[in-house]
Amino acid sequence: MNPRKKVDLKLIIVGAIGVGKTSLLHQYVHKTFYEEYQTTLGASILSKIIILGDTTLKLQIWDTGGQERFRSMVSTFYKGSDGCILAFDVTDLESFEALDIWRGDVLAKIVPMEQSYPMVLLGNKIDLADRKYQSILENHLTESIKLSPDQSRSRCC
Ligand SMILES: Nc1nc2c(ncn2[C@@H]2O[C@H](COP(=O)(O)OP(=O)(O)OP(=O)(O)O)[C@@H](O)[C@H]2O)c(=O)[nH]1
Ligand SMILES: [Mg+2]
Repeated sequence: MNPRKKVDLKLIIVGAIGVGKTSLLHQYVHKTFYEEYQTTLGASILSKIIILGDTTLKLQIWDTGGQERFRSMVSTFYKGSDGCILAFDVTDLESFEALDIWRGDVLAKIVPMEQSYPMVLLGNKIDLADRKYQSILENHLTESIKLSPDQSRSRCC
């Protein structure tokens, strides 16, 4: 019988302050949701092991703080990452618009420029969203994709 393949992956999550990056990761890794808000100072790392077919994936997920004053500092953690989650709050248009800057920071730091670097767009706090927000965001999303298909090496899911 073939032994399982082992793959280590470094992932990063970025996005504006308070969009829910830490909560989301804690829910994913520890199945715990924290109501109380404690901003992430710099970055912290969470690990999770998942089995995918005959492969054991060891995820090292870097949770970064969204505060403006940490932006330059956290960008030093992007290097060597295998993929990125671009997170925004679906009730906060500014957090969505800010993703262009976050994405630019990430693409500038991931050297050498990998041929394909997966980026996932993640809209959080959908429990708070109403139809108004949904249609505004859908329009923005459609426009962003229309306007910059060749500027981006990212794929939106
Ligand atoms: N209603 C709702 N609240 C959420 C959700 N996710 C996070 N929150 C709340 O939003 C606040 C901020 O969450 P955090 O996870 O700390 O946000 P963050 O993006 O890590 O913030 P920074 O570390 O400062 O960049 C907290 O009070 C959370 O409880 C969600 O899906 N729905
Ligand atoms: Mg945080």
